[in-house]
Amino acid sequence: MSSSSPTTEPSSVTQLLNPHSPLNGHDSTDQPQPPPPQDPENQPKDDAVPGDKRKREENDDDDPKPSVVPPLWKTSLCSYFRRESASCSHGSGCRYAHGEAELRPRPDNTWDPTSERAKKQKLEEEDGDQCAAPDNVMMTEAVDDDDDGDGDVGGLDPELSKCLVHLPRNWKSEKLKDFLSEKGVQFKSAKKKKGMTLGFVSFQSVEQLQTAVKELDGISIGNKNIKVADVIPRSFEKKTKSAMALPQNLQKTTEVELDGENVEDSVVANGAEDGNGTSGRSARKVVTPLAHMPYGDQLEHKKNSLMQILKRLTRNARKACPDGIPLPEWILKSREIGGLPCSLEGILASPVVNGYRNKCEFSVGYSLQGKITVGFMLGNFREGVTAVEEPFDCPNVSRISCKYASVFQEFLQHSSLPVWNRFKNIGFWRQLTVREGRRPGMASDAENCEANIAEVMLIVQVSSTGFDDAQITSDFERLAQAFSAGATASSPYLPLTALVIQDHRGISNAAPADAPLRSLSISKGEGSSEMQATDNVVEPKIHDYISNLRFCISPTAFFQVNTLAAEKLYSLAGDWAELGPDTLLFDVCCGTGTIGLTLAHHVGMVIGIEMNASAVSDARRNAEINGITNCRFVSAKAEDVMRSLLEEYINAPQKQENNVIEGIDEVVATDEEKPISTDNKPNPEVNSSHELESGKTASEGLETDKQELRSQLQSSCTSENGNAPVKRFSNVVAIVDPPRSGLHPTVIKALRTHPGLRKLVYISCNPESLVANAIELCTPSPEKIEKNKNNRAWRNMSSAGLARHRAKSMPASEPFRPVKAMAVDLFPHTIHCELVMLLER
Ligand SMILES: C[S@@+](CC[C@H](N)C(=O)[O-])C[C@H]1O[C@@H](n2cnc3c(N)ncnc32)[C@H](O)[C@@H]1O
Repeated sequence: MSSSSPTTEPSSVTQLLNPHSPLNGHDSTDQPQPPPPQDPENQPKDDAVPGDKRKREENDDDDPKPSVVPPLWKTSLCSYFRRESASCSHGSGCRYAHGEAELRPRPDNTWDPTSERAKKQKLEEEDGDQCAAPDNVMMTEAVDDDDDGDGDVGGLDPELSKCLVHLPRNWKSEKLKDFLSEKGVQFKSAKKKKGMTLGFVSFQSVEQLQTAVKELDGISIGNKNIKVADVIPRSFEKKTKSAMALPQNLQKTTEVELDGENVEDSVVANGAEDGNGTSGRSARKVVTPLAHMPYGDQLEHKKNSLMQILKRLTRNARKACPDGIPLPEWILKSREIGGLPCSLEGILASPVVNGYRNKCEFSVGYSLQGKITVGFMLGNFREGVTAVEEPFDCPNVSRISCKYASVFQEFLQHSSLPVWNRFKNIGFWRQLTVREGRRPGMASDAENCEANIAEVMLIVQVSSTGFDDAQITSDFERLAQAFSAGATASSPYLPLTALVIQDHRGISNAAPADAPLRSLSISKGEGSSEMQATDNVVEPKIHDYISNLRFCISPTAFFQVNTLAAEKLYSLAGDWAELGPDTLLFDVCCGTGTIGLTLAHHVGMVIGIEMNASAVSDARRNAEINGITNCRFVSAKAEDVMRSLLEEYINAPQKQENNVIEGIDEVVATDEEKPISTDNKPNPEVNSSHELESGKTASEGLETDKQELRSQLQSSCTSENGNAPVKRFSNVVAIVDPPRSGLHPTVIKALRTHPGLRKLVYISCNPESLVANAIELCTPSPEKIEKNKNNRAWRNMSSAGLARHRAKSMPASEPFRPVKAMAVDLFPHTIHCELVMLLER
């Protein structure tokens, strides 16, 4: 392998970001490339040739451990380690772990994916019943009413309550009670919610409690060991006294493993350190688990993780390659670049590292001290953690968002309406979302970045069912006043553009796009230059700027949370797409049209496809306000229209059945082709083909769906002048930017099997689904196509395994090949990162 290999020769970007070159003496085939120890003796030689074994250096064994342990030290297994000699040629100074015992967890609490620990962790995750086992449950919400109608009004008196962890998820209260009785455990009340791995038990006496601990702690149900844990009660003061009153062996405050997962377009926390030293959890650790690392190290860490994930593409495509068909060139060449499917060219840093989020979702709940709090949850509800902590220590949240969270928190202390209780699914106030819009221009530091915020939209989620209208109206009026006063009391004044109420009854706070919205008017604050009077606002919106274009954003429309980094992401995608005046650009999953509109001036035409109807109307409006006329936005699920649109616009010889809308046929006919996980919301404009109108047979329903879709396509996809033929383009490119679950299989099939589409830029916020989709796009087709059946067995498969199976049924078509990839960090301090991959054929 040449020393100029793109994966091992760090791009200027990476070098700039992290002076520690990832070059080292190991073959990068099996090794991630963590930053070297700070000990200069252990620095790799600049001229080291990746792939060649590093020559043994004199000081290898002298000072094995660097004085300051770098975050990635020993977090990956050494592929040169030989058990027989119990070492590798680097000796004990090797930065990689020699065996499982030496292995350290990575900064985001994951393990080297090739290690036994990682395999075990994965198995546990796949096993539905398993989840982290907190010893300290932190349930700050009341669970003590007779909410399941069983006559128990048990009460969680902290002195006489315990929580059982690792119970089967499918148990309900009745089953828990039977279990306790079988074990001869006397109790006062026992509560268990289906789906949770824990149950709450209260006792009539300390003796009963002690017997329960003795009888239950450590016993196994299935392959799980039951743990008896404390429940942190609503009042921390009360808890402290109670705990002190309990015998020592009954006080458990063991640290809990963190699970810092957050979703693509909102900060949602599930886990961290309370100020009282009881749990080791904090909102900072949960929401921004990499915040303790210098930013350069964070980037290096993300790049290394992405490399490991990308290698799965090569491995799986190799496995999926049909017998008798030669392996594609890119798989054969992957050996030269450490097993990667293509070069990973580096990682682009975010221009702003702190306070960058333009959208934060704050939960409403109780803190560990029992105070109504607006902030981030310290863990997973399923694990019994409902405690909420204020967001001040999370470096990705802006000062403005923190301020609005405080104003809302203060308001809630005096509201007559209750906060939402996740255990009982009752209550009124649920969540506050703060969305910010910036002025045009670039700001390179957090201070200026905040000064650039010109508009703010506040979205308060409530569940109004069962509450008195007059009381609600009065509280809403006071809420609007509180926000308005909070904005003007702040120095400088906080922008406040719109206040929206979202009414949502569902169990989780993730409301569907069509949940009812209501706009509240905000009085114009005296002397405020920033605030806008928004009386009778029908459609609340804010604006932001990308590449000097103005974007209008509705409350539920997706917009990248880090605007300045998104600008870099889109321009990279545009560069790689090699656009020109004769290019037709498909912007698949286009949201408010950001990608297509920012690239529109480079191409002949843009077709955007998006299922969120408000986002599509934003996109159309955004084209208008920016004077862009060569874009068309289709409001539909991509799986319903992709094939028809490709056929309509691409001048390529294609077997074309007149007016066949294949997406619909496929969705109905092949149930197995559902996406791996479906977070897709129902499309208000195109009916789901699964939902048949009452009284209709399946085929009648299908015919209705097709007709509706045909007329929708006709109105949205024909040329501007009605019946004129659509313009055909010689160069057709698709930029896809799907949600975390990736592209729908029908979309993948449409893109893969249309020969006129030669270039595809895949932008992904979830590299696992990029890899799964790329397996289907890049594996050679089999000579004999297998019919997909027995999809039930697929449920437990990994996304890559599933993709391999789907590849077997891919109709004969030229596969794409991965050309290059680049990471773009939109989420500093978190484990998340965008990944861009260019695919060509
Ligand atoms: C990651 S966002 C990207 C949005 C846009 N490209 C941007 O950068 O602002 C994914 C978008 O896909 C949309 N979406 C999700 N499933 C879809 C589907 N099946 N068909 C079309 N759009 C979909 C979501 O509503 C969301 O706007």
